[in-house]
Amino acid sequence: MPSVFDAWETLVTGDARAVAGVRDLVENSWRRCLKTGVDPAGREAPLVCSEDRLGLRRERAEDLRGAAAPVMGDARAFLAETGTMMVLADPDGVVLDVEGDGRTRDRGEVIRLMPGADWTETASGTNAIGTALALGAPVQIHAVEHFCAGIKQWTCSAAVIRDPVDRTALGVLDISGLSGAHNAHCLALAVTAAGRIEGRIAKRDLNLRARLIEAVLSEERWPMDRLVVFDHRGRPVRIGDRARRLLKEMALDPARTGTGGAALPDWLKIEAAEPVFDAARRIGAVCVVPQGRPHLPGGARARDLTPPPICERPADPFDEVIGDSPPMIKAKATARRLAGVEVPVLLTGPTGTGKEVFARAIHRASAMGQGAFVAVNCGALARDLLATELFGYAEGAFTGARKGGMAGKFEAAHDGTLFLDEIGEMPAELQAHLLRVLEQGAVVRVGEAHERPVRVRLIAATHRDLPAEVAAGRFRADLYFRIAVTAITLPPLAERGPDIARLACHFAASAARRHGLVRHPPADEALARLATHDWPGNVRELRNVIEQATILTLADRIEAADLPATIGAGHVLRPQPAETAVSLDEAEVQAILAAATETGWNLAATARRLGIAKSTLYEKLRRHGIRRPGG
Ligand SMILES: Nc1ncnc2c1ncn2[C@@H]1O[C@H](COP(=O)(O)OP(=O)(O)OP(=O)(O)O)[C@@H](O)[C@H]1O
Repeated sequence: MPSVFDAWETLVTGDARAVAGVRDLVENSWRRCLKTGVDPAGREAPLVCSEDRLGLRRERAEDLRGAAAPVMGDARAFLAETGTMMVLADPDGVVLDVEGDGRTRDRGEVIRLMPGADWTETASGTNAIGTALALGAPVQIHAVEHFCAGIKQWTCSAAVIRDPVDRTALGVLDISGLSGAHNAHCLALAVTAAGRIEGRIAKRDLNLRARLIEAVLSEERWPMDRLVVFDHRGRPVRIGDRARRLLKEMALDPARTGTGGAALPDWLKIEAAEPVFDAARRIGAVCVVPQGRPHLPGGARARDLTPPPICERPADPFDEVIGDSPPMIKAKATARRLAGVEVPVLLTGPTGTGKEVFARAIHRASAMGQGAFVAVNCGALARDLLATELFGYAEGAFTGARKGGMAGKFEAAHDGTLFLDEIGEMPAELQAHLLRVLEQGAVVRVGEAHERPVRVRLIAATHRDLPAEVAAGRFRADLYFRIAVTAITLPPLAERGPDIARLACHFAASAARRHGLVRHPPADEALARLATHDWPGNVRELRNVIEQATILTLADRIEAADLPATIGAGHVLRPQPAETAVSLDEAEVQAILAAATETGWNLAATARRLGIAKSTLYEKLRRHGIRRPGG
């Protein structure tokens, strides 16, 4: 009976006869290798990733690596004892990480069983990683069963790691060793380890999904019933009732949204959806199903639909920006003027002061208002990802690049507005790239040479002091002058006096509406306490406090006792007996007078004690006509 080696020789020397004594799965794999022209004399896998590219791949496989790391760590003792190594590869068969016996890993490097190498069948012939991916099943490949001559001393076992929900391949876990070291348990261990990794991914996904839904529910500008929420892998996880009905009427299958089906309208594809962040991490995305288009025009395909507006348009886009304290009146007036001229706008101000709210209002009030509003958080993505996100990439720009390449956000915002949040965090090389795009009005995708014209209105935002960043050499002066043609500075919430109560009433009403609760406006005493808080997290913090209190309160309105103890702590007004309850303005006057008396009318100390800026205190003194006794 011929040996497996004889059979391999028969096949690779061009004898088409059936080979005897070889497992079917191996023979089939060899035939695939011959067909795709794999070199049977090959001695090693090709290295397909430079350090940079490997970094990018690892980032893209962050979830997989995070889930695999502890499992691979647990196997360390077994691997050392048995003289084997464990290999984690991505779904393209490229090795991301290795763990295990040092000497085996050194020997592995000789055949390039190491990070950055491509172990698909088409690159490296029959092998456990590539063949498991090709078959979609766990596989052990013994010594001479490998297709390439240089690998025939190894025995490898691998299992595919799958997405817990849709079972697509997320990667491969492999255990390899020189044939003498490898034993029958390795395949069982590979299957168990892959299962444990899947379990960890499932747990993490559930957690992320809960955070995603929480983040989406707390965002009030989205019409929940027409919303499709995608998770971080682009799968729809929540579809509003009306969205479901509208999609059905458009003959679109809700279950296929976000997965990039060619027949989907562009606005329903994951690339066009608006990202949702949690602590700077993109945890999902949403898109709004347009209404008023119950049927596709006769014969038209779904993709012919035009993009929907992100939400209903109020008559005046600035009506959505709540606040008429003097600094807000000024900021809104400037924004309104700038909306009518096509110049870049820079929005500055501490976090949570409403920079994005202003950016959206400027966009809607502008000539580009019918176009897309595309927001990118420059601080939330690593350098390489930010480059491809903004400028797009060409087909083949890197291994794993999508077929046909991908348009970046600049192209997505064509004839609309691109909102670059946290622009101060943009790395220096990208600043140069951005400047070129702005100057030439054209974008060049990463890995491509030709320009694609884009007409985009740029609005940038930062909480940093950009002139200081320029002086420190961290931000390019030429880019600064280009984007800061006109700037609007949003003041901290604590300096907006009466806006605090207005915003609180607005957030309380909208939270009650969204949660289906009946609530009256917050009690005066609660508003007074809110007015004396510092609000380091600004409007966002206020919104969260009100949202929480609206849900938690047992009464039909938010009372002071429903607020967290930290709100207004230290500056709390003395509680008023019910019969002498005061209005918000009176309470403010009382608080100012009390603090001023306690500090002997030292206004800096009074402002500190009240937790407001000195300029706000002056404004309040003027507004209430308060003067120092005898002054
Ligand atoms: N004037 C306002 N009227 C109504 N809602 C507001 C206003 N300002 C802020 N908000 C709400 O507060 C939250 C934070 O606002 P936004 O994201 O625009 O702040 P930001 O300054 O862009 O924050 P960051 O710098 O952290 O990105 C949002 O939910 C927004 O809807």
